[in-house]
Amino acid sequence: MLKAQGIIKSYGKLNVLKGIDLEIKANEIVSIMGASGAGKSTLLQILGTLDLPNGGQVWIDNTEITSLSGDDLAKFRNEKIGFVFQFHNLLPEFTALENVCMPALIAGKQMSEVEEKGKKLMTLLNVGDRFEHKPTELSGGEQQRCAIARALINDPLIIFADEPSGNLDSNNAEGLHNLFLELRDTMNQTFVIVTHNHELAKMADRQLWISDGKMDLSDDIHS
Ligand SMILES: Nc1ncnc2c1ncn2[C@@H]1O[C@H](COP(=O)(O)OP(=O)(O)OP(=O)(O)O)[C@@H](O)[C@H]1O
Repeated sequence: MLKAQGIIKSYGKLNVLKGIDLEIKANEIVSIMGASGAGKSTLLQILGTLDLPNGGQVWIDNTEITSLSGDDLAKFRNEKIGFVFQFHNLLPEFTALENVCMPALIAGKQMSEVEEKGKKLMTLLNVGDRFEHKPTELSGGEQQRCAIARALINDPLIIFADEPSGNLDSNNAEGLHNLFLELRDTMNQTFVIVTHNHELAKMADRQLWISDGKMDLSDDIHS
């Protein structure tokens, strides 16, 4: 599903990623952990086509994404990748349902074509009674579940989540973590999740650690 080879990223003299190799299989939940500043978000942004590495290559579903640009890149990102961030980034002037459907509207669909799917996803994610509410009228957990529905609307190949439960209380965080498992099992979704939350990391199928700009493969020291 995803393969990265020799990813290098520097900001000026700061060498953040020094040659990262990794593979993610379809239908897998992988967590990425590491100390603050280790380069987790930087790696996620590169894997998710939001940033370019200084060296190395990334393939998603056999497309070499680091060679895409312009409209091809925008189309690939919109149709094949879902994102969930710590802060949901819902657009305040639109309703929850419009926000959920936004990636499909950007892809050129009409609201009438995607409305039903948006409602179905929101119902599945337990925000089925919040279609017409604006983001500020939703709780933090509801906002995050809408953001996940939005990430799912285009049936992406893979979802990248950066500290998705970082802004939630422990009950909502646990609910969100169970939701990832449910979406893997019922919708065959694939997730790459950057987190400091050990509970969330532990429920992943695989935990990866970044240390000193490289993948730390010594699993046993982290258990
Ligand atoms: N645009 C940028 N310009 C300069 N330095 C940057 C930039 N983005 C990130 N960095 C630096 O790169 C390093 C890695 O940042 P990154 O956000 O990837 O870390 P992280 O592991 O996600 O950290 P945290 O757990 O604190 O969120 C940090 O030292 C950060 O200050």
